[in-house]
Amino acid sequence: MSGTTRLEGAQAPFATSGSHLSEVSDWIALLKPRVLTLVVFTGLVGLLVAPGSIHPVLGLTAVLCITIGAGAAGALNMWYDRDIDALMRRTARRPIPAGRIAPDAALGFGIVLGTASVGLMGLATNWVAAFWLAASILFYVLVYTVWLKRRTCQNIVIGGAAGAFPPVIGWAAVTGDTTLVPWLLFTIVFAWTPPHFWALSLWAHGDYARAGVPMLPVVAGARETRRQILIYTVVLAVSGLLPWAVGFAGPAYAAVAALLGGGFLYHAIRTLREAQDEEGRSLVQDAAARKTFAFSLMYLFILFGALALDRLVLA
Ligand code: HEM
Ligand SMILES: CC(C)=CCC/C(C)=C/CC/C(C)=C/COP(=O)(O)OP(=O)(O)O
Repeated sequence: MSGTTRLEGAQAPFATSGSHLSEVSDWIALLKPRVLTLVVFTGLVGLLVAPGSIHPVLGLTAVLCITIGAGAAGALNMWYDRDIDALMRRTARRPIPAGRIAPDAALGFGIVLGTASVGLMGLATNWVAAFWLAASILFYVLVYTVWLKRRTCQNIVIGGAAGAFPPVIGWAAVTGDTTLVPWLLFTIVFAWTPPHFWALSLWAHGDYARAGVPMLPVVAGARETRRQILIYTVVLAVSGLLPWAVGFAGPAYAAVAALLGGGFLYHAIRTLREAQDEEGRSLVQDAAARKTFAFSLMYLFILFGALALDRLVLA
């Protein structure tokens, strides 16, 4: 399909000369700040629950590096995806497709910030953390954005791993290594990403179809997507209990993880059973899928919050 090639000439030509403030907000928008909140929170929790200690200034610097590095990855993603972003309603007003930031400037911005975040992480904490930060930026940009996103409906399963690295990076910033527990936290975010994104893609698939991006509902249909959401939610509900199963977290965490897992399963089952037509399209504007997406955000926030509380307050 044409989705494997870049679409040329799709950039909207209407450059606007906004105020200084709106220019700044455009550069901030390149970092995908709303998505960053949860990415950075999982990184912060990885740092807080790691054994050992880190000077607060260095800890804050590490979190800042994760923020800037992940933001840089977002900017590079928007630079590469500017052609398809111009075709999707959700993304057409982004600074590059709307003509408010030149593609080359965004590319330079992403490279400079990405390189600076890795360098600063290495100097302020250690080079293991810097290595995983660099790996996650490169993974998001090269493996997800450039390689997989336009080629396979498994794009977010494999490419989504990029968003699962922050707890590993936060942990490594403190300990200088990556043992079993940070990889369990990685596993949780890894299993969380497909239901998070596919729930949203159930109602955003028109955008992806228009842009030729082979997201699961476009390629396999809504019914199969609803099934896959449930399968990954089962994996996620079990993964959420792993920090307790290996003795890293206590019963309070286990109770929260079990409740959250049950809640997510409830939403996934409702999404599967949502009234559909014969193509699997929802007859009620994907109400259950929208709730599943909203629940996914709450799930990760509360689960990681509970782990931090369990380790820092109750342990
Ligand atoms: C390949 C993996 C992922 C894909 C394709 C994806 C896609 C999306 C999309 C399309 C949205 C809709 C709103 C927007 O454009 O901002 C969204 C929202 C969001 N995502 Fe993801 N996501 C992924 C992974 C993650 C990860 C790993 C995190 C954090 C750990 C995350 C956190 C969020 C948050 C917090 C929002 C809500 C933003 C808002 O309030 O607008 N996502 N995601
Ligand atoms: C530490 C580090 C480098 C982390 C990077 C991880 C990161 C930014 C993960 C978020 C993943 C994400 C927003 C995917 C959006 O997919 P998309 O790009 O297809 O979405 P779009 O259609 O909104 O552009």
